[in-house]
Order: sequence, then C-alpha cells, then structure tokens
Amino acid sequence: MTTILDKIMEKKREEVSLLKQAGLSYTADRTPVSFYDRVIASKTMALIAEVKRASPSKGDINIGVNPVEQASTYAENGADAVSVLTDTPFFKGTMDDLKSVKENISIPVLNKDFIMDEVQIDRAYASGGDIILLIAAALNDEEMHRLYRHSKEYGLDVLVEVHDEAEMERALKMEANIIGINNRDLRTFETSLTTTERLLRSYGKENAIFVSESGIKTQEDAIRLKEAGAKALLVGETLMRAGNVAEAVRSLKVDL
Ligand SMILES: O=P(O)(O)OC[C@@H](O)[C@@H](O)c1c[nH]c2ccccc12
Repeated sequence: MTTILDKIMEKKREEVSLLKQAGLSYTADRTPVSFYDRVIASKTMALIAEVKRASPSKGDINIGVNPVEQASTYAENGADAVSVLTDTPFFKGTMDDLKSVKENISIPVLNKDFIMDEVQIDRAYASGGDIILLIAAALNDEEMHRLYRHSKEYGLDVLVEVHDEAEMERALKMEANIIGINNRDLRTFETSLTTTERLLRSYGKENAIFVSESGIKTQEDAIRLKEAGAKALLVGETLMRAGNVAEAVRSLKVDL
C-alpha cells in the first residue's frame, strides 16, 4: 500500500534533486538558539506553536494567515518555539515563511519539513532554523544517524519523531535528546492522544525530553499529556483556527 508519507517522500526526493542540481552553496555564520536548554530550565510545559496553512489530512486550515503576525502572537503569549511548515506541495508552506518568521522573533524556530538529505539541513541552517525534524517512519537508521550528526555539527537541535515502540527504540538507541511522539499516524492520519500515554508508560523514564505532537485541542488535553510525562507540546491546527490566538496559546501553557 502506498501511504501519504510515501507520496510526500517521493515528491520530496524530486525537490531535493532539483535543489542539488541548482548547486547553491548555503553559507551562514550563526549560533542556533537552543530549545533543549529552554525546556530544561522551564517550570511550565513547553509549547511549540505551529504555523500551518494546510495539511494533507485537513486540507486548507488557515490559508490567509500572515506567518509573521501569527508567530509573533505565539511568541508574545508564551510559546517556547515556533514551528514553521516549509513543505509546499502538501502543506502550502515555504522557506520564505521560515526566514521571515525568524527575522521577527527570538524564540527558537523549528524547520518543519521532510528531511532526507544534508542539503535540506544546510538550507535550514542558512535560513535561520534552530531545530530540525527527523521522522523515524521516513528514514532508516543509517539516514537518521547521518542526518542527526550533520544537524549537530551546526549546533542545531533535533526533534526525532516517533509513532510506535519500534521507532521509539530506534530514537533512544541513537541517544536523541528530544523525542517527539506523533499522536497522528502519518500513514493513516488516525490521531489519538493515547499514543503518547502508551509510549510514555513504557519509555517515560528514559533520558530525553518528550514532546507530544498533534491532535491537541484543550487545556485538559495539555494536563492529560503532562500527567503522561510529556514536557512539551506541539500544536498546529487548534492555534491556526483559534478565534483568539493569544488566549489559545496561554491556555495551553500549564505548570509542570
Ligand atoms: O495540527 P496538529 O494536529 O496540532 O499537529 C501539529 C503537528 O504535530 C503536525 O503538523 C505534525 C507532526 N509531525 C509532522 C510531520 C510532518 C508534517 C506535520 C507534522
């Protein structure tokens, strides 16, 4: 069965090959802002607030959003990082979104994309990204290790995303210090917060920051995930659709 993740990765392969053909050299001299250090020092559950115009599972979510305004509202109301979707074909985001957001806020910025090659990490670093996403379901161990190491050479934080026990084992084995548990199955789109609860019952004592991702709507959800052992949340759709974004951000920041 070809899943949506397969389709995305296939399309991404074309994008990466064009990117390499273009032969641009990405140069920058900057020190990324650490999300890890911020979470370790925080007395509240950390919030990664996402700029997400559209998605394959939901279609258009908030197509008219101004990414800079949205991200600034996130930052001003206590978000600990902003995630910017930069995939265009499936999520309608761009690298320019990431750059303009970075220019306007000081909290760390996550380059949310489907990374499969070093060149995307070079570009993320040069564009102001502070955190890289590596999706275990989309990469084998050799790729994960290689891309993880490459990110670390720039001083970038890496969020390793898992969805089940086998992927969690792989993330822990490579000593990832920030592990995202995606409540959404990228193959079927089925979303349930019990994914975080189940995985943290088995692995919650391990030495990593666990980020619960996707399908988070209310303060009750945030409290439930805190009780499961998550130290951070990644929230997109709820914030993109909120009538009062500032209030929605504040309601998701709960004490640890
Ligand atoms: O909009 P939600 O349900 O709050 O989800 C946010 C985020 O977790 C989701 O966008 C996401 C998690 N992992 C991903 C990997 C690729 C693209 C997107 C994602």
